[in-house]
Amino acid sequence: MKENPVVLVINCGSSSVKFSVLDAMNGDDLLSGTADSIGSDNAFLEVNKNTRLALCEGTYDAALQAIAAELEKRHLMESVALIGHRIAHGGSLFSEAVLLDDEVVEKIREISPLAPLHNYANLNGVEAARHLFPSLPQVAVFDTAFHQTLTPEAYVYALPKRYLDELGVRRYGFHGTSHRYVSQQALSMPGMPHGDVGLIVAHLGNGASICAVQNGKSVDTSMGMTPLEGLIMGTRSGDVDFGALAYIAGKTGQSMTDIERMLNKESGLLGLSGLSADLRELEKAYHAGHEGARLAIHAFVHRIARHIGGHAASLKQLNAIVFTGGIGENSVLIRRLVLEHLRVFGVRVDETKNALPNSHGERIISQASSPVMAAVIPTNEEKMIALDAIRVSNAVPHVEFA
Ligand SMILES: Nc1ncnc2c1ncn2[C@@H]1O[C@H](COP(=O)(O)OP(=O)(O)O)[C@@H](O)[C@H]1O
Ligand SMILES: CC(=O)OP(=O)(O)O
Ligand SMILES: [Mg+2]
Repeated sequence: MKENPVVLVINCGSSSVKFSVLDAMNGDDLLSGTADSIGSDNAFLEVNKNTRLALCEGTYDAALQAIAAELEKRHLMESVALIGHRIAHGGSLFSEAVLLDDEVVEKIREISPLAPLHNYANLNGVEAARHLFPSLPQVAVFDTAFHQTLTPEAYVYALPKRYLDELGVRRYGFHGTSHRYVSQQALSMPGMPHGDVGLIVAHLGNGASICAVQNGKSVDTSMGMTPLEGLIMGTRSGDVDFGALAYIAGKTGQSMTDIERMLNKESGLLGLSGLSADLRELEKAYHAGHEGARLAIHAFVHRIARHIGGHAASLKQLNAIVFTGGIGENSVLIRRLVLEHLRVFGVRVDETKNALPNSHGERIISQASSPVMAAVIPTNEEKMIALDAIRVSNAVPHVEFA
């Protein structure tokens, strides 16, 4: 057993590698950073938001090596006891975190066509880390796992059933690690009833999804077979009538691959505003009266409110609506507009509390008299991944630090 064990958490995206180092005994964040622009000549590693280093090569291996060098500099390398990886899609094969070995890697590869934009990047991170740290236990933690409690009525598409039976075409849901963390934390908020609580979690980041959680279990969620369904996102469209897409393909001669790229990379806030996928920029433009930014923000809010309303119908009762993710935690404007949109539920927002900065941490933003509580809970997917990694491996003593 290592003396001061730490867990290295890796979230490998299509052009970035996010990492965190957490104390395995108490979950404290010791070091974090992002290697960005992977796949280009300008790849760099940013550590603790203050140090920026150019990477000699824009590969996942080079990014992992640079991360290892940063750990070495801080005398943390010897303390790494295990590695936790975020894997977006676990299909129907994985309803729990699992220790990675060759067989598990192969199984993840088999289901990766279900989420090609996320899973192959995740696997690149796994391969680079297994190459660099061959003797350390490594654990895969799946975004989809928390949603394995969905019942068939919530996860089927109304397509000929053979596509479900033969190809596994169904809704899986994502951001499960965030929804799980936030819904657990919500239970200990002051004023939350005990027992069978019904919650809506709105995870609003670059990717965005809603989850209905009843009695600690995911019962409905807005993302589908891939992370494209549901809410409007930074560059993703969310829900669209397939008839509209068939019409566009017919008129423009675009292939399925072209259409899929357009829906994932050129749509959402970026596509509607014609300006940016970044909400900070859109908010500035919104206040300056930019037409595209106003349309994008109003459509974003409308879709969130509509999905919250729909998801509430999957609960036994609605006790609280909880915001999380980069936008959910930081955008006073989006929270205010969404909650105003939800007046049918009688939610009454407290403007002063809603205006508090995210440094206040977990906070209630509704008035005491509001029949439904509204709250902000900063997500911590890394802590959840570290806890899962500790639980399924025997590398360090099991702890409950969440
Ligand atoms: N202070 C802020 N005000 C408004 N939006 C913010 C703020 N800080 C971050 N965001 C937005 O959060 C989004 C990124 O969310 P995040 O959860 O970090 O993304 P990811 O899905 O990549 O983890 C971006 O649209 C960004 O503009
Ligand atoms: C699944 C998903 O949408 O992830 P992200 O928000 O990291 O893009
Ligand atoms: Mg995120």
